[in-house]
Amino acid sequence: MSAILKATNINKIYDEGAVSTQVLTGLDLTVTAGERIAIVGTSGSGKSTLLHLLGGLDTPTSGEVWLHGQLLNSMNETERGAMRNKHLGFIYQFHHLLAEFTAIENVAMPLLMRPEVSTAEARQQAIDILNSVGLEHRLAHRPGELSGGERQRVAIARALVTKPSLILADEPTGNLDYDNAQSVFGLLSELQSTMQTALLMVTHDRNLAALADRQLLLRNGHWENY
Ligand SMILES: Nc1ncnc2c1ncn2[C@@H]1O[C@H](COP(=O)(O)OP(=O)(O)OP(=O)(O)O)[C@@H](O)[C@H]1O
Repeated sequence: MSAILKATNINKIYDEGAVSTQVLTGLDLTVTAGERIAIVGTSGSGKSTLLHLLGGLDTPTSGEVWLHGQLLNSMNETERGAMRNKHLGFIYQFHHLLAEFTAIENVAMPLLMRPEVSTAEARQQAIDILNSVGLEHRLAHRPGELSGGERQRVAIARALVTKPSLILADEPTGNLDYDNAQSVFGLLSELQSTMQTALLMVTHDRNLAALADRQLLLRNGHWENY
């Protein structure tokens, strides 16, 4: 299986004046096409920091992050942004949808950043994916008019609309009750499997983690046996 993402010897140190904190230490990780990986670990173990680095939203203090054979940390912000838009989808615990835009407009947004995609095409693709997450009756609703589970479905649709090869998800069901979390995760799994998208998910929920192909435990910034 080919590697979509490869991180080697990742170290992250936050420097705040006199105090410096090493958050990640010598981490390696390879994600191959279509696989589902769950990262678990106690609060403060570095899970979100790692996801940020892997998604090119921040740079490691040392080490390398390769996405589709290209070294992210040698790129400038514009180049990293283009790589994110082309290859990655992001889902967060709190949906990060834009309050003043409808479901369709929120989902179409990543496509509208691509000059080759017309507004009409972006809108149609947004409608198609919103249909596949069961929100055909909520297309013109704004986030404030949707339930928590529905908002998370919109966020999933937005992450998948560009057909990314990898979804980075930080507690994607963390603010939902048990039933909603199961249903939203079920939907996410079904779509990523149909679309052959890999999934790297941070979760506190070991039951959810058990559904992934591979589980990784982060403790104090390094891997431990799960
Ligand atoms: N920008 C920053 N500047 C300084 N320290 C930071 C910064 N971001 C995170 N940290 C510190 O890095 C450590 C790891 O944080 P991180 O958010 O990655 O943990 P986490 O495992 O995702 O925790 P949680 O499960 O609570 O979300 C924490 O001690 C945090 O205070």
